[in-house]
Amino acid sequence: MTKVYYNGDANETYLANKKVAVIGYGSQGHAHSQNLRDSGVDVVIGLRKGNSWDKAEEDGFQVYSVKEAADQADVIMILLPDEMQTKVYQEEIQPVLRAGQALLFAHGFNIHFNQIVPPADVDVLLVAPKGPGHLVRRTYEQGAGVPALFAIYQNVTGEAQELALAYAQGIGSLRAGGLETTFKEETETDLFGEQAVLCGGLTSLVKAGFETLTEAGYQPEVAYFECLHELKLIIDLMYEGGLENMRYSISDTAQWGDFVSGPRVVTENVKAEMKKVLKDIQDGEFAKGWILENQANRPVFTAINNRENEHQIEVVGRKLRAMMPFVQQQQKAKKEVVTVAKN
Ligand SMILES: NC(=O)C1=CN([C@@H]2O[C@H](COP(=O)(O)OP(=O)(O)OC[C@H]3O[C@@H](n4cnc5c(N)ncnc54)[C@H](OP(=O)(O)O)[C@@H]3O)[C@@H](O)[C@H]2O)C=CC1
Ligand SMILES: CC[C@](O)(C(C)=O)C(=O)O
Ligand SMILES: [Mg+2]
Ligand SMILES: [Mg+2]
Repeated sequence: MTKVYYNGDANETYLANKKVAVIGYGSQGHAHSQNLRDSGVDVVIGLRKGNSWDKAEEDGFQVYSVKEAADQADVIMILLPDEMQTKVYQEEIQPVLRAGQALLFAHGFNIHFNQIVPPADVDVLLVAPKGPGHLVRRTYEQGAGVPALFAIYQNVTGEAQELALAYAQGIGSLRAGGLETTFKEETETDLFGEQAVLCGGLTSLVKAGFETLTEAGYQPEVAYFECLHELKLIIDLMYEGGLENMRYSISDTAQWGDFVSGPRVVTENVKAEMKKVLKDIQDGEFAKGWILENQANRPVFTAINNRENEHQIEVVGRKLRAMMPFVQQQQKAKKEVVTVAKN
């Protein structure tokens, strides 16, 4: 069985005399910075002037340009959007990188697909929480945490694993568990998970269910509650106790329907398509497409995003959620669609 690392496995004092520069203050950036600070770590933020800069200052951080932050830190965690990292790294981080510093990532995309090629004299590692940044912060505040993967790409100092574990502990992830992996495994499994299951698979499943019901004449509001709203309640039970716990709580009728109809929807054809998605990731085809899409100012991304936001499930959902004050929008429109060239 794979070793799972918990708090007791990390050297709590490892980061005590070190400065961490968190580059970016978005979903992951704000969570890592605040969790590390609450864990007693000296954190500065690296950004460009703008919304995130103002927010980080409001939250009490010292904010610097990316270059200034990277220059003064022992540990540099890059939490910029993947598609922005190469340019910012080349222009603002690489020129000030010194031997013995550590370069960290929360996703291996740019190292694994050779977009960033770091010098040989710095440690390079990743600490990748397996969950959205806003939950990395929220669970930390609740005394819990989001599990994380860690991987070592270069270990010049011989201390990379100690750093990875101390960092994972600082953001609260070792309360839930840390697993050692490689950049390749993290990158490929993370891309596959978000495309086939967690994001792409799920949104397509939800929309297909909603459309099937509304096209058959059922009320959109009923279809919304059935196919989207209730999903969280079902997932919570799976999160807490796996498929068995969810099936314990639902009716036997639902469980029988789960057994006989689920495989009719997610068929062997779906699995065969998942294998093709995985192959595109492994071959670098997906990465190439995403890099080129950004170089072309994201025409396809923007068009699909606009269309998706106007889907009937979104329109009816906005109205219904406005009537449920307890369903708070925890993260307000995080990302505007960026239409400028990224790399
Ligand atoms: N989102 C998630 O939950 C997860 C993300 N990851 C990984 O974490 C990394 C960060 O992703 P995520 O948190 O989603 O990113 P976000 O898009 O949420 O945050 C981006 C941040 O980068 C800043 N930024 C963008 N461009 C620049 C620039 N040119 N110079 C300086 N700052 C800039 C933004 O500031 P501004 O306001 O100025 O635009 C913002 O603060 C990625 O590698 C991702 O794959 C890993 C696990 C989960
Ligand atoms: C599931 C999407 C994710 O991989 C994540 C939150 O873990 C991401 O890249 O945002
Ligand atoms: Mg992920
Ligand atoms: Mg991801």
